[in-house]
Amino acid sequence: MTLHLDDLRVRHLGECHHDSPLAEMLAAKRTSPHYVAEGDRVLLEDTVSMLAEHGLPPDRLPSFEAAGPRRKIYFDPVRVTAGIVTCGGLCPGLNDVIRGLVQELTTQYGVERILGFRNGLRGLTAQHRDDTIELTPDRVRDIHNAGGTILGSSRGAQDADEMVDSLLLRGINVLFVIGGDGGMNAATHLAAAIRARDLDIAVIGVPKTIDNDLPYTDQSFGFQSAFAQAANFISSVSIEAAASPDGIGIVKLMGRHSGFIACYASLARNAADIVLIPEVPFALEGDDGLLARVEQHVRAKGFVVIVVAEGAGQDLLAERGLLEGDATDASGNAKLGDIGTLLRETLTAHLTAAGLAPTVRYIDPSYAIRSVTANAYDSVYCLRLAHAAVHAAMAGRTETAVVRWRRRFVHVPMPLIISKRNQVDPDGDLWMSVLEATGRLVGNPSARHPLLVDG
Ligand SMILES: Nc1ncnc2c1ncn2[C@@H]1O[C@H](COP(=O)(O)OP(=O)(O)OP(=O)(O)O)[C@@H](O)[C@H]1O
Ligand SMILES: O=P(O)(O)OC[C@H]1O[C@](O)(CO)[C@@H](O)[C@@H]1O
Ligand SMILES: [Mg+2]
Repeated sequence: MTLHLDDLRVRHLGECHHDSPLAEMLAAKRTSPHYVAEGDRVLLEDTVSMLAEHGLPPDRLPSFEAAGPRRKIYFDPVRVTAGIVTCGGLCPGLNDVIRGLVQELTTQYGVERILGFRNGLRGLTAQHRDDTIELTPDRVRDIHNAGGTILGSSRGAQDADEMVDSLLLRGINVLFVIGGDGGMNAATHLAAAIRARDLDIAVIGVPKTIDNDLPYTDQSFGFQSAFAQAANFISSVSIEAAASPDGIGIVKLMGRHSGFIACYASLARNAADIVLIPEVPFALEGDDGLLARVEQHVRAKGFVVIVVAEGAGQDLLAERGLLEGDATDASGNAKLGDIGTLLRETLTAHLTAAGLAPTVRYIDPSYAIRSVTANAYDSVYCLRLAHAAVHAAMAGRTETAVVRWRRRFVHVPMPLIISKRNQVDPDGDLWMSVLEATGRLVGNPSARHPLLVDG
């Protein structure tokens, strides 16, 4: 889909008439290599060939509105009540974002009332809307020292109009939704319901997901902390595998439809021999199948380390009747089959039949990679996203997500954030790095499972 400038424009609640408390500081600011001034824009694409293809003058090229403080703002801060909600699966840095929002709203803008809705969007239903947490700088001072979210989170559908009623009843003018694709979807519906009732409530999204499966953002916060933790399990399994005769180490990592965690964690340790992700199908049987390749590896090297994303090989599970049909969770996300166990069982059987005596070590760290605190990099990132989110809300932006795009902080219309899934491109440079690191670059790139072609 080709995007045009108009597709990238974000919604405003109206004209900004109030002086920002930050106006004086902003007065002399101009665009530089380190700052994008108010009114300037950040290009969607970044190669000469992609830009040339449009054949447009620079100001007509597809570009995002720069995030950051404005001299004039829409809301009178003393009249603002802000709401914060965290939804979906946990992600390192959720508490950092909550803390950053509260600190920025109070210290920079003087907002006096901030409510945290509990347990995700469930907290915005009629039944739970009164059970909020008053968020103050004191209350959030130390929350970044713990993983998870002090607000709680949940999956499951809610009615958009009922949530709008909750915002009205609790006097919310700006709502910050910290969520993944589902949360951004819900926020988009919520913002549409607000618009349909012509209400003056801003909805700002802060995209989060350890899977890194949201588009139009360089990487989502928490992803780096999650894959760093995942890399530790790869180290453990490779130490175990190397110390055992015919050792097989398997680590299954989260990543429903996108294999970013598996790729980055593997590259972080550079110890994996085989990386399996949802985006690159593979076969078990046959000369080029996984079983034969693992056997070759074990015979040549003595052990093998396999990193598998949980969403990989779901077709193989389906063929074997090991999937629960169309089963989904409360939010409508597909329930996955257990590829790790299938690998452990089929590899053990195959290698034993081939006369080897495999020692199989299988680790499924599961939630252990996403319940950790944010690392220092993610903490900085979360704080800066929180700052951008507060500036966007106070300037009356709505149905808008704040993201980092090509290292700049920008505003992305929410419908765009949910328009597609970010996935590892089998033709992209990340997957090429994985193939290089696992020594499997040579071969037929159109093979069904190029990672298993000998290097
Ligand atoms: N298409 C949708 N329309 C409206 N609401 C949705 C939609 N998809 C999900 N939601 C709601 O958004 C909330 C979060 O969704 P979900 O559980 O899928 O997690 P998420 O935000 O995608 O996070 P993650 O993928 O990182 O776990 C849930 O309450 C869910 O009901
Ligand atoms: O939290 P739940 O419902 O067990 O879902 C786990 C899923 O959530 C994620 O952590 C984020 O979507 C996925 O990686 C994982 O498949
Ligand atoms: Mg999701």
